[in-house]
Amino acid sequence: MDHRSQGRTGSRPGRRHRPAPRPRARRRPRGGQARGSADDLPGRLCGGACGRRPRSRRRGDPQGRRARGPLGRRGPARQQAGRGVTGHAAPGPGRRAPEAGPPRRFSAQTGYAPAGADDGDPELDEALALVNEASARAGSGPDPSPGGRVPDPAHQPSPATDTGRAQAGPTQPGQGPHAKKHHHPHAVTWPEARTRAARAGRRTPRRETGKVALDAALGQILATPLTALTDLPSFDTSAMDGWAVAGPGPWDVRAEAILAGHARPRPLADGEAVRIATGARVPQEATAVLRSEHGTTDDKGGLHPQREVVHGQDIRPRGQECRSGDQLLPAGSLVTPAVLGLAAAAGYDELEVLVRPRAEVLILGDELLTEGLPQEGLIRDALGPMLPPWLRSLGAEVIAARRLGDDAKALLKAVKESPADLVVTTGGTASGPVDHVHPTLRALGAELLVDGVQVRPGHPMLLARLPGDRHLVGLPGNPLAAVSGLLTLAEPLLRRLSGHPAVEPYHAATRDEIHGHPHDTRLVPVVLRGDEAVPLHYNGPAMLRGIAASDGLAVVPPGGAKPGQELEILDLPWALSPLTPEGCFT
Ligand SMILES: Nc1nc2c(c(=O)[nH]1)N[C@H]1C(S)=C(S)[C@@H](COP(=O)(O)OP(=O)(O)OC[C@H]3O[C@@H](n4cnc5c(N)ncnc54)[C@H](O)[C@@H]3O)O[C@H]1N2
Ligand code: MOO
Repeated sequence: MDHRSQGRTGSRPGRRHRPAPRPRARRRPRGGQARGSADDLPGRLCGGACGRRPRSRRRGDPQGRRARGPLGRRGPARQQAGRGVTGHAAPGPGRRAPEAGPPRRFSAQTGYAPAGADDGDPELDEALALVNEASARAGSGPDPSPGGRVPDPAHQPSPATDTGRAQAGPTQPGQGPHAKKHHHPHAVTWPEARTRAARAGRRTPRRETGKVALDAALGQILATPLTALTDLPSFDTSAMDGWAVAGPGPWDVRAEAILAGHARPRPLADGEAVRIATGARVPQEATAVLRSEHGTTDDKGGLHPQREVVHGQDIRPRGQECRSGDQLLPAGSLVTPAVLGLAAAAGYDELEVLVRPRAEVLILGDELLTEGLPQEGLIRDALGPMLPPWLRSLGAEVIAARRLGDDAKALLKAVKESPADLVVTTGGTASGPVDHVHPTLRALGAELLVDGVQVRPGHPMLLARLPGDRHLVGLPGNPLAAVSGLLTLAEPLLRRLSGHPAVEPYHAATRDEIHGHPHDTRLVPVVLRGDEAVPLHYNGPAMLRGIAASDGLAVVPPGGAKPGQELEILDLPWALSPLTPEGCFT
């Protein structure tokens, strides 16, 4: 019997099967941003550059999800039994957190649900406590404030930008007594900034492609379809350990055995059987494989079936999975560990991938130390360690990260001569005496595509097109403002440049009220708890404490958000996949 013909007429899962849509959890996809349906984007796996859609998997499994997130790594909970999020001592109005500088104003617009409203996950509670109040160390008692709310450092009015905001309460864009002009007259809205960044990436000429060895291809994007170089399986294969049999039993068993890796065995004669291992070549004329547990042998070498033998059973016919030349995956697919396995099985030693966009990071600021404790007005550089792996997780190859101080000439030379597709600067975006980014761009004749964004933190961020089809993203120096710039401008740009599919936005309801900026979008670190987003404090522009404990950033529209309001969530690239020293595999 020819099992090939059986294989050919059977189903071809690689071609016909379309995965069932995943259940959606609190998400309102906006068709405009996704590049295709879930079905035709096999690369959607990761929260980073690849644009996976992870949250639907979380429904019903919040524990599993958190176990892999930052909260899950926090070790044994110190939470006392029965204490909820707000069970931790939290400063009430006028009370002062120990390292918080001047006394903070109590914000009634943010904070946490009353004690008891929480369902008491100790790990989450511990992490929330760590990033939501600092008064436990100050020895304050239980929170006497209404609703157990704690002050939010981000809501302290900054002299330059936020005067009066804390008292103003949620305000509609452009309304209310505290409405004021922007410092950046050209600032665009947050969605517009993202659109412009994506468009800039789209307009850049198509990326080069290159062949890379399989073990170097992880996280890259296939430049050409993955086409089978062989039939799979490439020969009729036994699916079980047992006997290959020809015709109806009982059978005479041959003396030899056929193991996986053996050369082509002799054909079977009708009434003959031969011992065979899983993965071994099935001899010609075999009609079935009888599992070892379904047959008995007598002392004359006869084999007797213990149950009915169905024609073709436990034989994987050649070409069952694919025929040589079948398209296994389209161009544009993300190379995941599973894709590496499939490519190897299908005969590949190397893959044709899109060359990653090259990024160079230029860290500005004379005040930065690279080691030791902050001292005498100098501070540690928080962005040098943070940006290169983050950019890698967004699909870039980081070719260099350099500290330039506040040297305008050095900056001009570095930007002019950088071979990178994307230059990322940090600091120097505002209008201080040593803020050299704008003058540098002017000197280079760069085109400012985004010059300020109506978003907090990070509003002075910018995006420019440099001569030679290169781009520059200017991140503000404040570390959380830099993250905001990274996700607002660098992420959409790199996604386009690297060929990763656009992220399909998803939404989660905020558990708590979030104070809004009167005119600007706010990006607020949140942890995801089931289908809810729990906003974290320590979300001020200069703080990384909130984001370091978070799963993502909630996009809070101007005016703020009420409890239960659905907010777009920007995933952090590592939210679902463990990190390696090289970063998330995208
Ligand atoms: N007159 C105005 N002043 C400022 C405005 C404004 O609108 N008008 N905006 C403020 C905002 S908001 C931000 S954000 C910053 C942006 O400033 P720059 O991008 O020019 O950044 P720097 O002044 O160089 O630094 C700001 C801040 O961040 C610290 N920093 C810088 N680099 C690092 C680093 N690698 N690691 C850790 N911390 C860093 C730096 O020491 C400053 O404290 O401008 C405001 N001013
Ligand atoms: O407050 Mo500034 O918005 O960019 O950090």
